[in-house]
Amino acid sequence: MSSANVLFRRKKDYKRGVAYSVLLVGNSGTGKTTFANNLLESAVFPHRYGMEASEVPNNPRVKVVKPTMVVSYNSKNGIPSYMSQFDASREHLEPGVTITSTTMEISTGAEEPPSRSSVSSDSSSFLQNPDKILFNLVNTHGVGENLDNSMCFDEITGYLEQQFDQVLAEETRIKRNPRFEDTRVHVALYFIEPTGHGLREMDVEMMKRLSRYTNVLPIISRADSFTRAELSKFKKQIMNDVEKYNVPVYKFDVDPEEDDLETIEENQGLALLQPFAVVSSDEKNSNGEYIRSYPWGDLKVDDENVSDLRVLKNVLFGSHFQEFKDTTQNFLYENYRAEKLSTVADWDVDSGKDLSTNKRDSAAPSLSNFASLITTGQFKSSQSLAIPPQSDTPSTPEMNEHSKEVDSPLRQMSQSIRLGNEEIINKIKNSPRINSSGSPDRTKLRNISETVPYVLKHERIIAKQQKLEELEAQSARELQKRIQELEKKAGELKLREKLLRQQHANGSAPSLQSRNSTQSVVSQQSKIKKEESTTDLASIVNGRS
Ligand SMILES: Nc1nc2c(ncn2[C@@H]2O[C@H](COP(=O)(O)OP(=O)(O)OP(=O)(O)O)[C@@H](O)[C@H]2O)c(=O)[nH]1
Repeated sequence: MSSANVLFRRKKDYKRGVAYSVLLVGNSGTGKTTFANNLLESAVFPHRYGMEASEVPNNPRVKVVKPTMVVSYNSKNGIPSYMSQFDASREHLEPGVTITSTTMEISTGAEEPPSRSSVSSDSSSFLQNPDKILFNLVNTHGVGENLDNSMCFDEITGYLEQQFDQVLAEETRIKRNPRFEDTRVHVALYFIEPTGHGLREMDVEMMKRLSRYTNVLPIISRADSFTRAELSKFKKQIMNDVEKYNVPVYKFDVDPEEDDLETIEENQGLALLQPFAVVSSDEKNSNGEYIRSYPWGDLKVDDENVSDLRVLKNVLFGSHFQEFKDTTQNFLYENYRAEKLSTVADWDVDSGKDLSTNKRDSAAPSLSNFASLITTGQFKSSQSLAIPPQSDTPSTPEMNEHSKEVDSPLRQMSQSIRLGNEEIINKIKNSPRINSSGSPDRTKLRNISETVPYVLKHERIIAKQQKLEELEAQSARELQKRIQELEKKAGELKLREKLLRQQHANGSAPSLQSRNSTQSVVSQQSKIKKEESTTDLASIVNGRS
């Protein structure tokens, strides 16, 4: 992009607000929602157990432009539903993780309405940057509440990747969408539970995964759980674990050749303070300051002696605002983009073998004509779900066994989708290109612009398909269990029916014989039970000896 274009874009960004996204990740109950409200000095986010939002005055600098919505929801089935209403009081009833997004406009200009005491005390943090920030806060609900949390990891990193994909698809369009919103996440705050025991395996894994897509800052939540000495020890333990397990969290590194003295000092101070330990609260005192009120006294959440909240606020909206944006764009996103485009380049090499004419086949699906195929009905909606190529997609062993036995409607649908998908891939691969004597750069650009959106869509579809297969296997297992239960019940009913028949045959009152037979069945059953329990006990004793 030319420098004039960059300038023009920056100017436009400054006018409508610079997009900035922060993600909050951490186990349920670590205080993410409370922290988010404290960060914005405003009761924007409702709590799972309800919150008297009306009692808390709002920050005049913060305006919600898009209320909290569920952007990706993962039930155990793995079927996401996008952009639905978020109900905080019901979120915990659903399995998996719920990702929500809230967009706010934060005014940072000096001409803004006079701020309240709580805001003015910290307004410097908002002021070093553009007049308006289009702030997107992404929160995660339900992490750590499942027996298997790996699905949460996938869902969260899937969301981050999707935001990169959207920018990549937009960049490779010939005609750009002027209303495109960049929702890439610039910082993830990872909330560590105040256990005092360093990082858990889950923390290490999650932070590693997040750091592929965003700057990760580890945060100690509910820091008021510690004494001064305990907190300092816990911080050290966490940083040791970060080093030990090579967790690529954001480090406040300095470059003595590039950075000025002030920056060096600031970064060195922040590096020593890491991981930031925060205290948050919904309660305010009469001065409008957030406090935690205890029988032995009040604690201000902005007090730097007990909480790093204020420092963190400055890092996020002040000193490192541009740095986080630049690292996301120039390092994380560029790496991701290079990786993705290299897969497309491989496709290009393959299709180079098929060069036969000088004219491009305009029927090769770009995202725009892909969309028009759907709207004109030439491309059936079910076909928009593609199927993974067999070699790429891991499937569970049970799934394979099951698929041999049952050709379910889901599987049939899968197969038809797979055929449709492969057909399109072949179309792209085989579409004739202009030969190298034409305008190679232009041709390549056009090819990429047509192929990239499709590749991205294809990959997302593969993931969806995989989840559908998992769902199918799960339902098959549940069905099998249910059949066994029903068979057992049927056996019991048959036995009871037999006894009743015998009673009936011997007259209305149970005869001696039938009573005897009932007794014998009962005694036989109890004998079996006795034998079973004896065997069990014996086996336990034997096992022990
Ligand atoms: N002691 C203490 N309690 C806190 C702190 N921050 C939040 N809490 C309390 O912790 C509880 C959970 O806080 P939330 O903000 O709802 O936690 P969350 O991480 O958003 O929870 P989910 O929405 O379930 O993911 C609430 O009762 C808060 O008042 C803190 O710094 N110290």
